[in-house]
Amino acid sequence: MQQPSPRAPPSHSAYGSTSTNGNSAAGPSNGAAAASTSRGREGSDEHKARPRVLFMGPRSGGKSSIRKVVFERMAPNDTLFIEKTAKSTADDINSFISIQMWDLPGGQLDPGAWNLAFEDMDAVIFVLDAQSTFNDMIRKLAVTMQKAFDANAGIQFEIFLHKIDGMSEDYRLDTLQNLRDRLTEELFDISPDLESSMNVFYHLTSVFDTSIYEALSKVIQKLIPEQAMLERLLDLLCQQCSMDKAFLFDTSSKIYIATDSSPLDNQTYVICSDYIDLIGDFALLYEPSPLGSPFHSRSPSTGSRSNTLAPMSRMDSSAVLPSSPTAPRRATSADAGRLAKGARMPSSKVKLSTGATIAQWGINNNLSLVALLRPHMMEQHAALIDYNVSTFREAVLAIFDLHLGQGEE
Ligand SMILES: Nc1nc2c(ncn2[C@@H]2O[C@H](COP(=O)(O)OP(=O)(O)OP(=O)(O)O)[C@@H](O)[C@H]2O)c(=O)[nH]1
Repeated sequence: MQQPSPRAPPSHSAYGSTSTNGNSAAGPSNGAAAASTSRGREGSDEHKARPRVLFMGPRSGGKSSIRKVVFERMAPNDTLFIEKTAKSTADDINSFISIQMWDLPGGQLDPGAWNLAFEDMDAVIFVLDAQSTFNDMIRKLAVTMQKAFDANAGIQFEIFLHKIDGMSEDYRLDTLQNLRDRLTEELFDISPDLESSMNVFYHLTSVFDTSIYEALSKVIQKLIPEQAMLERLLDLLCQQCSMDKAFLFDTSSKIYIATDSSPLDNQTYVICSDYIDLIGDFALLYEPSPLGSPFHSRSPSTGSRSNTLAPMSRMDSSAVLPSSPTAPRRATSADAGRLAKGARMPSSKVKLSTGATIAQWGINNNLSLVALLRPHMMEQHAALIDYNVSTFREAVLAIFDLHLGQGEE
């Protein structure tokens, strides 16, 4: 692990490529198991430092719709009017995640034809239309996967069985099982070793519900080497503040880059992501934020003067941060500036009919912490919670600073 660099801005991180071994069914990804590949894309070249994701799949599978709904906030119904993609497009998505997306025109499954190299990709997302017959695509898909694997053994394959809205639960699972079996057979036919050495993950998705956000969250989490640390920090925060669930969201896309390790039910995610939407809509009614955040909301009642409050106990975030041979980094002028900002951390909260509270805190311009707190916790321990969140925020910023510091003095 690297030492922090006081010069590095907190909002960009030099992500390395990550991979997990073996096949996996759809399900929570294990960021902790992720390991950096040897490509080592850290360094000052910002372009190279961003995780790169390639969207591929047959014509009209829904690739552009996914990109537009998630990253450009297009209404799902409006995707009906998206024009066919005529050529490969590279999107530099303006969010904390900074994924570069290469959206290949439908039908083309050879990125070489578009001057793209699998070596440069961290993950390939194949989008298949669950409502059409994709059987003839499977052979093509397997051959493309083999090419990609030969070029980059660490590449992640993410298969989105898309447009599952309107299908019964049983039918979805049958279709997914059929796809898995057929693809496994095809890969096995190409080479028996191939299938077992690849990182293949399956997801059921639709732009009409939260499944697409959850699937992309799982994809992105595997590309963030700091994921395990973030999860541990969120665990500590939940424990110290009686939170039932906490998410670290990329504010603009509503992708969560980390959550605590307690089981996640869909309803909780829906409430938390709806809350991000609600805050965003309110923020649009007011002047743009002086911090320039995607949205900036501030509840007068939760002024968040966190570090003036006496702590009951301090969350031990240092236990989670990578150990450093020198003293923990505390007193640079950059830190002072950040702490000053931290004192004005934007936040908001709403009491639900159950008595529980849903609360949101800005971490920086692009990241938000959203948490569900048990009934009456917010009223009784607001100061402690704000203090702990402030400590959490410092730790998150330090984690990403640490990473940016690679290759710098
Ligand atoms: N029912 C349903 N329709 C969807 C979904 N996602 C996209 N679509 C529809 O699928 C059609 C094709 O979507 P596109 O996003 O243009 O597909 P594409 O893969 O980018 O197509 P190309 O431009 O040919 O590469 C549009 O009419 C979308 O409204 C979904 O989750 N469910």
